[in-house]
Amino acid sequence: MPENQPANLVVVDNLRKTYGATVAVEDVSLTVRAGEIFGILGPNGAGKTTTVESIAGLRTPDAGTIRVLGLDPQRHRGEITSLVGVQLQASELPDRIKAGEALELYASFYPSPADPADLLERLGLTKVRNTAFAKLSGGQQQRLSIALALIGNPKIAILDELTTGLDPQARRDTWELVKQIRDDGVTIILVTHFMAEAEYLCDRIAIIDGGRVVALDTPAGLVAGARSEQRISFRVAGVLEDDTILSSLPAVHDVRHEGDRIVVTGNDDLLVSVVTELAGRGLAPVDLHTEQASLDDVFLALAGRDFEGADR
Ligand SMILES: Nc1ncnc2c1ncn2[C@@H]1O[C@H](COP(=O)(O)OP(=O)(O)OP(=O)(O)O)[C@@H](O)[C@H]1O
Repeated sequence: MPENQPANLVVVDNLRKTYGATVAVEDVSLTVRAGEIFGILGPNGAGKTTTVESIAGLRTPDAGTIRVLGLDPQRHRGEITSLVGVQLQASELPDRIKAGEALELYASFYPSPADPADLLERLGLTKVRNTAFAKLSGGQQQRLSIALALIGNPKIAILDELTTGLDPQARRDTWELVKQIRDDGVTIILVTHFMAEAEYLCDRIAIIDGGRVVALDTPAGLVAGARSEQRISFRVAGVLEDDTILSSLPAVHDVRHEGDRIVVTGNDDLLVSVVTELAGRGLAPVDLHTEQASLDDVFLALAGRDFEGADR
């Protein structure tokens, strides 16, 4: 990190933004640290895009303050455009523009752009540089939109729903690319409504719901805070005649049957205590799974509804 670069590249305090009667962002505060992949996760309509567009200076807040490397994005639009690269939505590029031309064109807008040929190479687009945008595959279009976010040599790249519509392999490839970009020194703000994407990629995540930050932590911190319960599931070789054998154990909170499997939840001692009890009765758990809490559980705990159900 250069000496004059602050540890917090982006500081948002009490951001509020309305569109007529619609409150898009009610009250959002967050900081993005230099060198991290910062996730903004939330269901459709939560206010994610409005938040990042405000950081990029593309929206005028109704209230609150935003500082990007100490600058107000509204008052320093020129500098912010160079400092913050924003991934274009695919629909914003003309169908017939060639991949290489698009990069050359966007490079011409910046005072010290990256070399378009280098970027094409890094993003695996060299062989399609003369291919029209509309003829590129979904993954190639997405990589081009990432290249366009990076062409101005920004300090911060905002990537919004970058893997929507991609097949699993292209999504994985894009994830690796995002990590490389971070490793090259670009701080990344990643907007997503995919839990798995946020969990895999992000150093820290702000979960936004209804225009507010409802949680902000590392993925592991969010998960640890959400559920202290353990869950195991297994089949029994032999006959478990009575559930109370398990439900009466102090470590066990709940025993359920799902098909031929038994699902038991309880505290930290759950696994040892259930296995020991079964073994004492000559029963062996088979095909035993221990289940980790996920970001879905975090959202459920915070919002009282599940994440997919929250999507409109
Ligand atoms: N330009 C606009 N004019 C009017 N309403 C808007 C505008 N942009 C966003 N909204 C509304 O503001 C709310 C928040 O939208 P925003 O796009 O910020 O959310 P989001 O979390 O990014 O959702 P999505 O994933 O669907 O883009 C939504 O109700 C949306 O309909």
